[in-house]
Amino acid sequence: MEKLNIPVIDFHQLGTDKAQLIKQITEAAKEFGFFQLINHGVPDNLLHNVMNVGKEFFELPSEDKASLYSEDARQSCRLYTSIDYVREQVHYWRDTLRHPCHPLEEHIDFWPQKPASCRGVGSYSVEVRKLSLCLLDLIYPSLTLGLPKHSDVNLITLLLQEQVHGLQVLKDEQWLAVEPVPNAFVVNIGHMLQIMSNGKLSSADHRVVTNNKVSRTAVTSFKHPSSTYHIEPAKALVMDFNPLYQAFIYKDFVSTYKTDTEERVSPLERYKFQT
Ligand SMILES: O=C(O)CCC(=O)C(=O)O
Ligand SMILES: [Fe+2]
Repeated sequence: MEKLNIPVIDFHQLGTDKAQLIKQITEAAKEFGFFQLINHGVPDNLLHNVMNVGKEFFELPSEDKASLYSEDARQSCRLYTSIDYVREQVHYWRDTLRHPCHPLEEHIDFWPQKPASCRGVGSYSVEVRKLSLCLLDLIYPSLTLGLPKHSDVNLITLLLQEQVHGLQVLKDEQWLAVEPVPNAFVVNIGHMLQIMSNGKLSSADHRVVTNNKVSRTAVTSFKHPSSTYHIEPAKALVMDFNPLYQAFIYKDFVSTYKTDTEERVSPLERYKFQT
């Protein structure tokens, strides 16, 4: 069979010629969709250890492996043969140990007891994950976010930014880049003003994307109400008063805001009156 010489890329260039490294990775990814990475920084001892764990596991006596055998694809850590042994017409000659590692605390209790060296797989997976994120950042920087989608919780935010793009605002379900204007403040309405104005003003979702050429610094000043402040739609600001949001104490909102934003649900939803 003819040999395919997929490009071999030296990751060491990250510290010496990053632009050249990005060029090589992008070209290889376009032309072959594959490349080999050397000098990637994952220590040799971790590479040898994980390889040995694999070999030692499959050399264990069957009775040690039997408890991990499962045809249930939902089981996190499992041993299985071929792809779908029960249903498939043709079996492939392959045994697989599926061994999820991230987040560690969710999976480590399901890892095999033997071989004991399995525990060392954790450090390998941390390093490989770091390397994958770094590669993604080089290949497609806007896939890595500096700050994920959110709206500010406070009243109003004044943001001073350099002439470096990164801030994006969600408008009509489209992400729009904010063009930096020298010495201008980017002023952003927070959730509290949306609520106090009974929805007349909007606290827009925004995010920050990274780029691989220059770093970006922004100075963000948040104007918060005091933590015990009672917030509600303001009668004086709203004509035809028909409040859309329930009243609350600011610090209570802040704690639900944190969990809701992490879970990517709108922090305003739980305070809306059901209509
Ligand atoms: O860095 C930026 O431009 C925005 C930061 C931001 O949105 C925030 O800190 O809430
Ligand atoms: Fe923000």
